[in-house]
Amino acid sequence: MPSLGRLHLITDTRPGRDPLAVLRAALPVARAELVVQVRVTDDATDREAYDLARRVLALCVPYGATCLVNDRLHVALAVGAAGGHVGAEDLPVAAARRVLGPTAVLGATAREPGTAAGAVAAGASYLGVGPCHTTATKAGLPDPIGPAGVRAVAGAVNVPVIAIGGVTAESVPELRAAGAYGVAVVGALSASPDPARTTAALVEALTC
Ligand SMILES: Cc1ncc(COP(=O)(O)OP(=O)(O)O)c(N)n1
Ligand SMILES: Cc1nc(C(=O)O)sc1CCOP(=O)(O)O
Ligand SMILES: [Mg+2]
Repeated sequence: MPSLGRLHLITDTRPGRDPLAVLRAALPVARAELVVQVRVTDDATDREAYDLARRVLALCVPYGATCLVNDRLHVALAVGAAGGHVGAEDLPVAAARRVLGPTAVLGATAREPGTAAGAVAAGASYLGVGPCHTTATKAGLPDPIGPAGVRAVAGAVNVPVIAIGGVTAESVPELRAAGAYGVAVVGALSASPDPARTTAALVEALTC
């Protein structure tokens, strides 16, 4: 399995956002360092998720970027994505691993060390850990765990930890110092007036 990219761009499909435009700006900058997670709103149809995932994958391939699909693993399989991401309300990690097969990339959400170790034992190949900071992008999240929470999880597992939740280029150094391998962002890129420049700042913070 190739090494996992450090910058995870999660698609923002809320009204008024243009996830493919953001992706087109980010790809030439981050190239194979980019992991794109296709995440649609809960009310989106499978057909809409499938159509977006196909378009994202087609954009990723020339750059060697990785395409994952959030929640809807049948969509990941249908388009030939590299894998998927599951959380507490999705398929259990072991079931997700059975669906995707042994070589797929499988991310799991974990907010504390016990859950994290369990997810890895069940077959997760990376962990999404957060929310690191407050975020307006997703409602109903628990309180932020901060860099200290990331450090606790990273110290308990031997797979890449991807920090998520209110992440900006400015917050990357403290998250990396806490043991994060990479970061996942929605708003930092989807709300950026210059997503190519913001991607460059994120990549630089992640690779220096
Ligand atoms: C990298 C990464 N980390 C965490 C999540 C959150 O997944 P989940 O808890 O299943 O919530 P939804 O994204 O499905 O609303 C993620 N998607 N990616
Ligand atoms: C989808 C999601 N999951 C989170 C978690 O902590 O599980 S935080 C989050 C939203 C991240 O968006 P932004 O980069 O705009 O803060
Ligand atoms: Mg989910």
